[in-house]
Amino acid sequence: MSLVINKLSKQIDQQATLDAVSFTVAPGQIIGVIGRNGVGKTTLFRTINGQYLADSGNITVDGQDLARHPQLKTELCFIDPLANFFRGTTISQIKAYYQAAYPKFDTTKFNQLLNRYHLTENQKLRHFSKGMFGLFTIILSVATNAPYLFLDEPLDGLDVLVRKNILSILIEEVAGGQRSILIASHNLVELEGVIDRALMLKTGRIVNDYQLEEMRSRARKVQLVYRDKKVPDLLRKTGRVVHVSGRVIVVVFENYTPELKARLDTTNPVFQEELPLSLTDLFMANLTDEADYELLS
Ligand SMILES: Nc1ncnc2c1ncn2[C@@H]1O[C@H](COP(=O)(O)OP(=O)(O)OP(=O)(O)O)[C@@H](O)[C@H]1O
Repeated sequence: MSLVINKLSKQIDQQATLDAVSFTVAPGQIIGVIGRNGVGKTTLFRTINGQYLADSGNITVDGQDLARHPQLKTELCFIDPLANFFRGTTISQIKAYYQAAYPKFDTTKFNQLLNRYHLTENQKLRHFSKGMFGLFTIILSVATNAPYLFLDEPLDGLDVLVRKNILSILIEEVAGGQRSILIASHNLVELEGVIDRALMLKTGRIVNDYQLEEMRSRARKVQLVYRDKKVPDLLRKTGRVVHVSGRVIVVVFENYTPELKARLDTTNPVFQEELPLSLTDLFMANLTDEADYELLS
């Protein structure tokens, strides 16, 4: 079972919004799609899910081309946060629509989740707050039983308790090993510990594809303090400087080996400490530019 995105490209207004994006989704994973504002995360979800037509590239589900086998669309679920056509309908009308569209729709699960969050079937979506609408779209996505779920900023606007609940629902959903969830989000702190893999998008391209557990075992964030304010060349050559504050420099090294540590010692830091590496550090190391560092320094 797999979903393969193969060299997907999309131009919008002559701009390459997606540029030959390729990746494979295996079952049982939660994947974070991470990138700065406007890099193309939503466009990627919309193009994979057929809301936008790709200019080139293709998508296969278990080896079959999605464009040639439209029935395979029931294997994917993406509810666009801007889906305004829902607004005038009631929960029960939407349920009927999704039951018809998704043959494996799990009505029991849907009803249980509605009850858990005190939502009732006769409620109209236009009365929902932003957070309630977000919560409802997650319940609906989960209930489709589609193996591949795409959630765009699913935690946006939800209060802390609901966010935690949602994340545990999502973890439960993938635990069976049959489903995968892709989450586009800026909320790196909350994604930490939830996602297994991070796809980092920059100007429409995937620039990093990290298996986080493996990444954490070989990468380190190191804080170094020097006598003067000059950043040694070795740091820039072997790692990504993510913070400079006076004589204190913080660097992310993706391959922190004993040999590299020995080379760092030769730069004579007056203090050196290994710090835990977070998703935010990986974001800073890969998706920020020199100009951003100046702002942060
Ligand atoms: N329908 C559209 N019409 C015009 N431009 C569009 C459209 N959809 C996307 N774009 C442009 O494509 C680029 C990528 O937008 P997209 O919404 O995919 O980014 P994003 O990574 O999801 O951003 P954010 O993190 O801010 O939600 C932006 O420059 C955006 O203006």
